[in-house]
Amino acid sequence: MGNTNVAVIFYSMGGTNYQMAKWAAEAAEAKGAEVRVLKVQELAPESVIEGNPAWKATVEATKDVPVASSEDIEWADALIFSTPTRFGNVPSQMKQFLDIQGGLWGSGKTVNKVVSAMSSAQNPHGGQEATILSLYTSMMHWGAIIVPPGYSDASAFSSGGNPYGTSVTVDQDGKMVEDVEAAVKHQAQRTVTTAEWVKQGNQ
Ligand SMILES: Cc1cc2nc3c(=O)[nH]c(=O)nc-3n(C[C@H](O)[C@H](O)[C@H](O)COP(=O)(O)O)c2cc1C
Repeated sequence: MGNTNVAVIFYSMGGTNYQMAKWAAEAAEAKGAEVRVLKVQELAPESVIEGNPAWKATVEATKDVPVASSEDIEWADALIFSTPTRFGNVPSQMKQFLDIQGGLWGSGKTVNKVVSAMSSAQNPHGGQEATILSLYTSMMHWGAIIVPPGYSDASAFSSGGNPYGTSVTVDQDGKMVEDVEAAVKHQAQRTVTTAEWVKQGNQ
């Protein structure tokens, strides 16, 4: 059995979810996984991004990160998503990425992907769970195997305690309020472990 392949797929306007994706990647690699960190395609008009310094800085910081494709999903045994909350839902950029996978879904290649999701929002109760649940709804249609962190590790309690998927509050300056690094890393490693179980059981 080869390494477990993990695609960490994020959208980020202010850098939070990019950082969470990098923590997840680091933890998955430490578990021996082969990891790809991938962004979803930006859809916002350039003029809008230009007018927002934080957004512009994130675009610049992630310019060398490859854009996720169907091939990445096909390659991956596990998918870890990190996405901001937009009006209590996934951003259109992330939704569009899911919505262009009809062909892959139609050929049965989304079945049995082991998936887990993380989120962020500006308010402690700003819709993080709803965002993660929205993404998980699509994953049910994919026939994916959803791996929530639950309270499977003490890190959940010190990071805000979201059992759906690690989530963080982001203040007015774009800084993370809770320390979620350990929770992100635990979630990523739990996802890798589950993907290993599925892969081994499938041999
Ligand atoms: C259009 C828009 C809608 C948003 N909706 C919410 C919301 O419903 N609840 C909330 O707490 N924060 C909301 N936010 C704040 C973002 O969730 C927050 O900036 C994001 O999680 C930071 O992640 P990032 O740094 O990876 O972009 C919204 C931001 C934008 C731009």
